[in-house]
Amino acid sequence: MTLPRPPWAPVEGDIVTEAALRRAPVDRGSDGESVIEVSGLTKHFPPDVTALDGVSLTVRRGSVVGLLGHNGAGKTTILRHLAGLLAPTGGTVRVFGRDPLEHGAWVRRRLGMLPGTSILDQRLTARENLRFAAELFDLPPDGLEDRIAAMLGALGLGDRLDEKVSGYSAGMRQRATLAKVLLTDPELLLLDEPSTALDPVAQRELRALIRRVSRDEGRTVVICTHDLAEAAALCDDVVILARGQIVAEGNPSELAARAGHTAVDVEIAPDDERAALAATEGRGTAALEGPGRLRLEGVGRTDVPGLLRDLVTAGVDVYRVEPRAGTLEDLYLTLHAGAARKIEERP
Ligand SMILES: Nc1ncnc2c1ncn2[C@@H]1O[C@H](COP(=O)(O)OP(=O)(O)OP(=O)(O)O)[C@@H](O)[C@H]1O
Repeated sequence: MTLPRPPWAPVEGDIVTEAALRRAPVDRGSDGESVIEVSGLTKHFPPDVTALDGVSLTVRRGSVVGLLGHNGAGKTTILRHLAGLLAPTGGTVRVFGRDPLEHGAWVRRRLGMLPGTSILDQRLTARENLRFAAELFDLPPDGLEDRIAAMLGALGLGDRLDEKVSGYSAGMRQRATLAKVLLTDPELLLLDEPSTALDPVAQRELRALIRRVSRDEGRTVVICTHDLAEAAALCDDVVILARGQIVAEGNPSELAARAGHTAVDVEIAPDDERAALAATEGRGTAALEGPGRLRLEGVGRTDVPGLLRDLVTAGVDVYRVEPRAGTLEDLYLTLHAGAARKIEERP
């Protein structure tokens, strides 16, 4: 079986640049179709670990879905079920409508998984690693060498592709791994903390790349991340897990609004901090965040006029008063605190 020609496959005369990644989108079916359907997924590891406890989720084609949760929440275990690498204790998993355990090879041909651990052979160069992957996946040899160079070039490794990956930095290794994953032109990408070890510039490039391969090329992406800003920037939907259960899911901005977090940031003359604290007494909980920077928790937008009056009356020089919108981080921390309390309350 031959895979469709990848959209970034260089054409004759193409130079190896990022432009090679920006070929016309291929038809990958209509958006809205579900690519992943997980229902009541439960996983016990002997003797007594419940990694997943009744997880249900649907992922639409072409969407980017973030799995968030503390260490050990069950994110990677979900990915491993999707890739057919683990058998559920209970519940069902369907990827492209098929059971990944029964149709492992069929499903894995259509997905690319970036696991938390390295999938590169350290003794080989990046180019050789990709050649090896191409052989394993039986990719057509036609234009393959150009494609390998284009993939590595697009991920910023164009001038290092003939070096052994054992000599790469962690970030370079991560980029080479991503190149290897994308080489097979997967319809579904499972990315386990892809930004780990990447510097801020590389993180930004990675986000742009993920956006491009999903939005422009219709690929579906499931991404495990601890980076809430990344999730908010990148994901159409996020699923927050705690102790193997889904505790919240939805669009990141709707979820952030649901956090119901109300706080007001006030910037004043540092010399007026004492006066400001006295003037705001009884208005929520005040905390100094830095010189002249006061945060009032539990105070909302409608309280701002009264607050401002009190401060000015007390002779405080006010430079800025800003109601703070709820963020995904607020919700995450609230949910996490709730989950921790439940654990503490257990008999
Ligand atoms: N093969 C295994 N055998 C026993 N326990 C396991 C196994 N794999 C995972 N677990 C346990 O299942 C739970 C969920 O692990 P998982 O790796 O899915 O968490 P995670 O959310 O991906 O965490 P992290 O953010 O640290 O990667 C943990 O308690 C983990 O120790």
